[in-house]
Parts: sequence; C-alpha cells; structure tokens
Amino acid sequence: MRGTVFVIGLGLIGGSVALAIKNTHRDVRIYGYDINDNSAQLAKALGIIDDICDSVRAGAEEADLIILGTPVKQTVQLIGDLSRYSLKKNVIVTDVGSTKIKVTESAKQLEKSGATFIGGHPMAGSHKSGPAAAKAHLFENAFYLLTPTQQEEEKKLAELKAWLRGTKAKFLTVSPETHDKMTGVISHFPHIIAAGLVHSAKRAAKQNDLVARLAAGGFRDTTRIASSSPEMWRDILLHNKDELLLLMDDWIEQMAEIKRHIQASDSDSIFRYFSSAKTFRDELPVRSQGAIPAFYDLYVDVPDYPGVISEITGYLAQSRISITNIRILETREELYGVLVISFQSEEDRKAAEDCLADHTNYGVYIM
Ligand SMILES: NC(=O)c1ccc[n+]([C@@H]2O[C@H](COP(=O)([O-])OP(=O)(O)OC[C@H]3O[C@@H](n4cnc5c(N)ncnc54)[C@H](O)[C@@H]3O)[C@@H](O)[C@H]2O)c1
Ligand SMILES: O=C(O)C(=O)C[C@]1(C(=O)O)C=C[C@@H](O)C=C1
Repeated sequence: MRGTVFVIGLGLIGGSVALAIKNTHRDVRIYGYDINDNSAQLAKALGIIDDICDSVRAGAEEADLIILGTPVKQTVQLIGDLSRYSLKKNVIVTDVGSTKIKVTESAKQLEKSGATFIGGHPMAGSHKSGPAAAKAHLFENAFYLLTPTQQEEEKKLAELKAWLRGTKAKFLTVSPETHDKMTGVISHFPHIIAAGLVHSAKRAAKQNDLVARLAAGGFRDTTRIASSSPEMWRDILLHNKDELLLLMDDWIEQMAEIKRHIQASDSDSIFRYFSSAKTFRDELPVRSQGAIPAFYDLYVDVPDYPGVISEITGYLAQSRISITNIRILETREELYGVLVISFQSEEDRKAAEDCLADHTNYGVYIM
C-alpha cells in the first residue's frame, strides 16, 4: 500500500493498529494525533507513529486512511469534525470502537465529502490503556469485525483489509446491529458484572481487611477486566444501552432463579446451573476461531525459593523464546506453586516445554 495513514487516538488499540500497519507497509508514513500531548509524544518516541500532527484537520486532509482510535463518544464527535474538512476524495475512514450502531449512523455525515467510512472493531484487547501498552501482534488470530453498510463498498473493503493485513486478524463482516447485539453479551455485559463483583468485595473489605488480602485465584480471574478504562466503558454502555438493559433483565431473572434454588436447598438445580454453564464454557472455541483470544499456556510446578521465576525466564530468554504473560496460579503456602507462562504460538510453547525439560526437573504440562 502507498500513501499516508493518520491515527487519531494513540492508545492501546490505535497504537497497536498503527504498529501492525507499519510492520507490513514499510514505505507508508504514519501520522498521529492525541488530545493528550504526553501520549502523542510517547507514541512518537516508541516508533508507533512517524510524526505528530498539530491538529486533527492537518492530519486528516493529507491522509489516505484515517483511523479513529478514541473512546466511542469521542469517535462520534470526531466524525462530525471530519465531515467539515476537505478530505481526499478516495480516503477511507475507519474506527476501532467497541460499538457500531451509533458510530456508523454518525458516519453518514461523511458521505457528502466523498470519503468511505467502514466501521471496524478488533476483538482483542486488554485492561491496560495508552500507547505504552500497544503491541503489533495484539490482534493476531483474533476476529476483526467490519461493518460496511453499502454494497458498493466492496472494493474499498478489500483495500481496508489490505491496509490492516499486518494485524494478522481474521476479518468478519457483520451489520452494526448484529455487532452490538453480539458484543453486548460477550463483551460489554461481562464488564458490568466484573465491576459489580469488585463493588461487592469493596463493601466486604470495609468490614474486614482480610478480604482484600485474600482476593486471589477465581476472584482475580473473573475481575481482571474491571481494571479497564472507566471512560471507555462509560461510553460503551451509553452507546449500547438498549441491548444492555435487556441483558440486565435476563440476568436479574437468572439471579432470582438461582436464589430460589439456594433458598430451597435444591441441590439438583444448583448442580445443573453450574454443570450446563461448564459444558458451554468448555466447548467455546479458544484456539483459532473464538472471540476468546488464543493463549498458549504452559504450566510449570515450581518450588518456592527466591529467584525461581528469573531462573525459568532466563532459560527461555537464552533460547530466544518470547513470552506474552506470566503469573502464579495461586498463592499457596505449599512447597510447590504453579507458574503459568503464556506464549504467542503453539510453536513457542512447544519450544519452551522442551527447553524447560532440558534445563530443569520441574513438572511442565499443558492443560
Ligand atoms: N481496550 C480494549 O480492550 C479495546 C479492544 C477493542 C476496541 N477498543 C476500542 O478502542 C477504542 C480505544 O480504546 P483504547 O483501549 O485504545 O483506549 P486508550 O485509552 O488506550 O486510548 C484512547 C486514546 O484516545 C485519546 N483521545 C481521547 N479523546 C480524544 C480526542 N477527542 N482526540 C484525540 N485523541 C483522543 C486518549 O488520550 C487516548 O490516548 C475505544 O473506542 C474502545 O472501545 C478497546
Ligand atoms: O481482554 C480484555 O481486557 C478485554 O476486555 C478485551 C475486550 C473484550 O471485552 O473482550 C474489550 C473490549 C473490546 O471492544 C474488545 C475486547
């Protein structure tokens, strides 16, 4: 691809898309703008963008591809701004926002400028924000939902996919309505529940400070996403209000039902509640097809002595195997703990398994 890319909003997602484009289209210039000057400076220092633009207008009027990497409320406002500028005739405008109905509706304003808007949503992310968290491979193997609204956009859609090839994501075209319905249940609603669980623990922690110290394992797994950006989630909830209200009604009904089972000490129904959830959860595609990102985890039984983690990561570093995440499964006062190391690919995990088997006697297994 040739030309100039302009990224507005240089955080986790805008930054990651910019890095992925840079990796594949080496001759392309990538310009950026962020309302937070520190983020813009950091994005430049990290090589995410080639240069900073002084204003949205300056960057937008020169660009062949404009990517909106802002929270969705800002995205709608910026689309309004773009519609008043003299954009290039063939420019493609896309976004990365987590909601699509309101964003694509607002993009109708761009039609008269000759620009093509195609909504986008890479279905991977993190609870971290800002350019420092951006990674070129963040979307590898993840779904990247695109929401073109007009038939004649076929050629432009192909062009956008070519720009985004470096994400190594799997593109899927859906309508904005289908998009908001699906992401409501698998992404937006879980964030409400995660925050709710944390609120419950916060209340309990006021009565007993041991609560915060003991919050580990399951609590941490189910509430990681409660550490995400409040601004981003406020905007998403307001954009996908109708769908989320329906999901909340359903949830309240579900809670009332399980409450009745507990009140009645109805052990069969309680068992069925967990068992049917487990069956569905266990069958979700986790490797190549699912909305759940692929994690290639390796479990290592490690003895509890100082320096054991650096010893293991040291062996992996010597063999030039990159890790994407590392954590201790549980805080246990036993002789052995379980270290979970995540890798980008099956090959990396296999190489790590062999490497640790060569250098240590620790149990290494895949679950
Ligand atoms: N975080 C995720 O897991 C995830 C995943 C997929 C999509 N998204 C979507 O991606 C978008 C960005 O999320 P993020 O996680 O990268 O957030 P982020 O906070 O890391 O980045 C957003 C950036 O936009 C900037 N910004 C805000 N208003 C602006 C404006 N008016 N002009 C220019 N810059 C502005 C902020 O300063 C910030 O640097 C959101 O719409 C979100 O819904 C997020
Ligand atoms: O992994 C996380 O932290 C995320 O919450 C990522 C997540 C999600 O809900 O799955 C968050 C918002 C997005 O729009 C897409 C992905």
